[in-house]
Amino acid sequence: MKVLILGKRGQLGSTFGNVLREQSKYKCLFLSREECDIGNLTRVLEVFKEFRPDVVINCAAYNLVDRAEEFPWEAMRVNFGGVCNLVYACRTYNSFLVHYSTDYVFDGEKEGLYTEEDDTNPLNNYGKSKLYGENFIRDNLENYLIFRTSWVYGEGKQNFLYKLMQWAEKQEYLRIACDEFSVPTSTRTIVEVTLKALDTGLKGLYHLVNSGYASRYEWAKAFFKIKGIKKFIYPASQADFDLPAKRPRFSAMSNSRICKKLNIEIADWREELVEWLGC
Ligand SMILES: NC(=O)C1=CN([C@@H]2O[C@H](COP(=O)(O)OP(=O)(O)OC[C@H]3O[C@@H](n4cnc5c(N)ncnc54)[C@H](OP(=O)(O)O)[C@@H]3O)[C@@H](O)[C@H]2O)C=CC1
Ligand SMILES: Cc1cn([C@H]2C[C@H](O)[C@@H](COP(=O)(O)OP(=O)(O)O[C@H]3O[C@@H](C)C(=O)[C@@H](O)[C@H]3O)O2)c(=O)[nH]c1=O
Repeated sequence: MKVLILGKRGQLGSTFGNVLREQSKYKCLFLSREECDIGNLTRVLEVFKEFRPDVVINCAAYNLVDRAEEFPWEAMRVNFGGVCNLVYACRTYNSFLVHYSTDYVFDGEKEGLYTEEDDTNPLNNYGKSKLYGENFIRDNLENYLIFRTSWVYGEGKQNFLYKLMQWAEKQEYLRIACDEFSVPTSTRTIVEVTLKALDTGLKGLYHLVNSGYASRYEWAKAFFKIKGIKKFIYPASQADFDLPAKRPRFSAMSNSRICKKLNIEIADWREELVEWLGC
């Protein structure tokens, strides 16, 4: 099976790289933004024409949530325009598309975990651009998997754990929001479940997160405890930070649909964090 992985330098793209290179049943082509900008239709079609992928795993995205408030077209160009290009190429070359979306398609006003049936209502431009992307896929393709995930961490810098380490180096103590909740999810979990889903021929939209949920504060406390870093963490409120983008207060999603479909259990976020840190 020929698999094209786009956005190879990101957190998720790198983990796919580490895992898929070990597996001989896939013939993989990994491309970075420089090698294939998904916003460039001509380049996308060139790649498809040459490689003829059976499966395309789209790890490419514009993820700068605050910056997208000032420059929404940057987010739209990649998260909507880029996805439209991939849909067109997948239709033309009969390829199966795997795509990732976010908990930020929700407004965080629900009491309880979000399911795939819940209404979307993004609060920021990043969330809107991701929602446009997923809707375009759902309206124009049959052979796709969309996984909504949240608070992703892995190798790389586009994650909260990396930011925590940066803050810890520079600040005497940290102030972390205790009123913002979602599910910390490792790229390891996402890759493992994605490959299982591909093996079973699953299609459609699913929430793919580790189990349970946490506040930013609980996540930070757990991370420093596991790493043995002693740093005072002061419980703060989301509103204290006055960031450009509004973020949902409670956007934790339930993974029960994907677990039932694949007959699997997905590790609790805290256990997975311990495993990932190798402790
Ligand atoms: N990070 C998170 O917390 C969450 C992520 N997601 C979704 O999961 C997926 C994977 O995210 P993650 O790995 O964390 O993201 P990263 O930001 O780590 O990686 C995204 C990659 O996409 C590349 N990229 C950006 N623009 C383009 C473009 N026009 N064409 C091709 N490549 C491009 C970036 O390139 P470069 O390295 O050159 O910048 C980067 O390597 C994304 O769809 C994201 O929206 C969902 C929920 C949470
Ligand atoms: C500056 C600061 C922020 N915060 C909190 C409040 C704020 O809402 C939050 C922002 O953290 P981040 O910048 O890592 O969050 P953000 O980049 O918005 O994270 C999101 O990224 C996108 C890609 C997703 O899809 C989401 O699932 C989610 O992971 O951190 C603190 O607790 N202490 C601080 O000192």
